[in-house]
Amino acid sequence: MIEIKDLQKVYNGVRVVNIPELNIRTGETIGLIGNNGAGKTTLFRMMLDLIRPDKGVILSKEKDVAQSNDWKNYTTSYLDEGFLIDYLTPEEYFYFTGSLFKLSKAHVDSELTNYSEFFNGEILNRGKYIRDLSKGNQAKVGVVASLMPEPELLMLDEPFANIDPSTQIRLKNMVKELGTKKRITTIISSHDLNHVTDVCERILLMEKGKIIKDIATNSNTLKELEEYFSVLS
Ligand SMILES: Nc1ncnc2c1ncn2[C@@H]1O[C@H](COP(=O)(O)OP(=O)(O)OP(=O)(O)O)[C@@H](O)[C@H]1O
Repeated sequence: MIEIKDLQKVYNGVRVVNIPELNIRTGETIGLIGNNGAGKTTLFRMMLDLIRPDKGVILSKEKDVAQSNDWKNYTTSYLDEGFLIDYLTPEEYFYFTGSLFKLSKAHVDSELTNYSEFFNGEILNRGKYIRDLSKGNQAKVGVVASLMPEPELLMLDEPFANIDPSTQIRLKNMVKELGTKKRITTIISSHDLNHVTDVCERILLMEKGKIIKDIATNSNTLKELEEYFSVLS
């Protein structure tokens, strides 16, 4: 589904992303990990054509994301609260993002009933604007808005950050279900090695812009990654 070829992004003379080749197959659940500054968000931003590479290309279903708009019809993402429209209420935001995928208001209302545990009574029917929600609740709004349309490609940047442990577990189950039942191609960045090895079938480890490990998750992966990060510390 995604092909990356000779991708490079340079800031202040430093190559912060440098990926000669990467293929992500349809239906894969990818965990993107790496220490602060490794290049994960920069890679996401290029995949979403929010910034342009200095070199190379990202193809989504064989079309360059910087040249074609087709990917926007089947891709959703949540990178950070800057993606939200914070003068809207959560409901208004869900209706708006749903409408981009041609989901009716009635459909969105019915889908939202599936998320009542996840929202824990703090998001819907509170008459609050998104700007007045806590950081964790803002993240929940962004994540649910990206899950609801059941896209073909889902990208989440650190979705477990800022949310409480119960919600993290619920989110893991939601993502697993989407991956197994719907075969949605999912890319999740996270600093939580436990979560990412639990949810993702393939792990990409970034360091200084490069993908230095590409692992099919197995029972040893968590240990292997913990050892890798402990040596660095
Ligand atoms: N707009 C920018 N201008 C200059 N440097 C930038 C810019 N955006 C990112 N960088 C640099 O690129 C590198 C990679 O940053 P990026 O945010 O992609 O890392 P990350 O892996 O997502 O880190 P984190 O885990 O901290 O979120 C960092 O050194 C960062 O300072």
